[in-house]
Amino acid sequence: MSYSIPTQTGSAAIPIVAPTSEDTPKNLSAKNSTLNSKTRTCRNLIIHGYCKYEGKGCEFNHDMGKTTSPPNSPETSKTTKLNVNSPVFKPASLLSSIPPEVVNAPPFIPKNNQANVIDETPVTPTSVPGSPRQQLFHESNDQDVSLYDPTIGFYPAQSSSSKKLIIPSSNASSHGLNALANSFASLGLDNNSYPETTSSQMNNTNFYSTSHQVDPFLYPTQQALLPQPLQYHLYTSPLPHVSNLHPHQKTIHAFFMSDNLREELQQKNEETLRSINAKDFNLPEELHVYHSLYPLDTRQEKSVKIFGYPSWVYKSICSVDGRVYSLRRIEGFRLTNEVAMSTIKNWRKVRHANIVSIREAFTTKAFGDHSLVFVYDYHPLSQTLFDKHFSSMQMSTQPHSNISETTLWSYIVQLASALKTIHTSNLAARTIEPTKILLTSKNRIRINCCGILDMLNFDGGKNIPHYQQEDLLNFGQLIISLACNSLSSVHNLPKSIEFVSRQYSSDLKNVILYLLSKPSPMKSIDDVVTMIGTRILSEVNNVHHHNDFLESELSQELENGRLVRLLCKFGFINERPEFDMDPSWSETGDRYLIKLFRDYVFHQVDEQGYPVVDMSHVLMCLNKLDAGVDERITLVSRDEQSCLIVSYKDIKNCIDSAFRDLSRRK
Ligand SMILES: Nc1ncnc2c1ncn2[C@@H]1O[C@H](COP(=O)(O)OP(=O)(O)OP(=O)(O)O)[C@@H](O)[C@H]1O
Repeated sequence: MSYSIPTQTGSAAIPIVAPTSEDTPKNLSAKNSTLNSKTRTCRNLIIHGYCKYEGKGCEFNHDMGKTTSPPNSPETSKTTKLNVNSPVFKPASLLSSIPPEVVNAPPFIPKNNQANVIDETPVTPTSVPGSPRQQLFHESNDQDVSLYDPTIGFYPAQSSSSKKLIIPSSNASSHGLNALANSFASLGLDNNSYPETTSSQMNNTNFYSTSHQVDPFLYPTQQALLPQPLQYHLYTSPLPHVSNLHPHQKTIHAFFMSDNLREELQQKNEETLRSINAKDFNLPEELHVYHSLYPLDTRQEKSVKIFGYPSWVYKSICSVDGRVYSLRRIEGFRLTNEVAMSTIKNWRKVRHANIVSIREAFTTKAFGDHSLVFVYDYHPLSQTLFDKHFSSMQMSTQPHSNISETTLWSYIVQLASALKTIHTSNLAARTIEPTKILLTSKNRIRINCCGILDMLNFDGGKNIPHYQQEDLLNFGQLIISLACNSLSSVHNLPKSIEFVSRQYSSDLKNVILYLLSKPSPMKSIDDVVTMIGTRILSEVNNVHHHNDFLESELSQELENGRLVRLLCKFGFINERPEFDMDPSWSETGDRYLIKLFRDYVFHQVDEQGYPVVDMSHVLMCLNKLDAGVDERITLVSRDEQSCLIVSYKDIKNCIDSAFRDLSRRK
């Protein structure tokens, strides 16, 4: 834990002073010769509330409202409990009685924290709780802007040489971003992604900077309430010398899902749970049946290229089913034709693994304008294909990295499959465009925003065949842009095709040429599916492999679920003396055996008396117990007076019967 010490002099605050040897009666009496000790209030009294040398040599004044008894005196023990009659705490009156010497005493700095003291500018007195001015966060230096990455949230700039708190500028847009960043910071979720952020920074209350700050130094017990950064890597990877194990030996990793998968799932869960204070962003607190809006698109500049209107995306919770959805708001759109709403009905029937499913659409004035809102399934931590492959950051970090042919084929197969379903349903996607295709996990894509243009430009569906041809053209343009790693490749097709034929297989070039060919009634997604048949087979194969992988990971966790259930039973049974009005319930019969077994599993000590902390021993015992094997073990009581030889099967029966006892209704 690190914290700052206010350095201003003349402060009204009472600096806390470390008790020193000067407080001994001997030294105190020495000082009495120079100061009029009789009139000075005893410092121990001010700091600790009592003086243990009162009446034993301490000559300072102890007459301060007569609350000077030591805590363990009978008098204190009578009054330590607060009740309604307790006097109201009035710090002001206490302060007024503090002599200047005490006020100016040096502040107490715990030794082991001195190195971590952060130079923080105190919060200005003008900041009101919850006001933007109070939303503070760390920066590495005055010039740096704090970093914000939409995929992982806010993280402080990584230089730690001079940590300062800064007040965000009053600029509206930066306030919005800072408030968002701040809310992420308050979650403290970024420790793992950025290990440079030290735990001391993490625990600094200002790092969390909520409007209800609690100083853990003043309120140590409150610290547990502060959100702690999630540690993804709870287990280290196996060391090289333990990887050549015998077939019957296992490392701890063999019992849990892989770290990467666990981390990915945990990050998605965190992302799903993130929230902000809607008021800070001028967002409605409720929108139809949705609440807890959280902005997903952090791009400040709004493009109207796709829909003709600016659009905004929010994560939100539905109060009807409690699930999280993605809301896309079309700003400033006034629905004039109610029949247009019916287009959503057809889209709601489309269910495909590569299409973001739409749930409903509604109009609202909650944003202070006429907006149309579309509700889609939410896919945490998703990225658009544009962000993944064409964003300026991506281009600058990987200037020459061409997308692999395998990935391209995977995209082609997924898009072709989605378009086949859409076109067969007599609909057109109309959003085959890099910013409207989401990458929801590795190489897994979904067409987003389906149905929006059908409603915005409602034409009764008479132009569907035309839009379907456009889908195929856009499909070809997307693939060639990805292959050439440039969005402008569509403006110079001969050169781009030449590049593709040099870099990729002729199959790929042929598909692109077909998709980019002139629209005609004969051109259809069915032909594309026929052309890519063999690639579909390998994609199916890959999907099955991945499925096998996930299934085996799941089966490992499945075992853990079984063990957790066992541990829960243990927890219910052990240390329950009051059950059945029998104080010896857990000390006799079956329960005593279970208690000894608990000691055998968890509380063993080695020859030196040190605890044996061996997870594999625990897992082995619990697995044998769950299976109820006949193997016998020796259970010894803690006083070593009794010794029982029992099989796992016996113990399992005991646990079952004790648990039945407990769960049986009276
Ligand atoms: N259904 C969804 N589930 C989860 N996140 C989504 C969903 N739809 C969009 N997003 C998130 O919102 C971000 C912005 O989406 P959007 O379609 O506005 O892209 P954009 O690049 O900002 O396009 P535009 O310039 O048209 O606004 C995406 O990067 C994605 O992270």
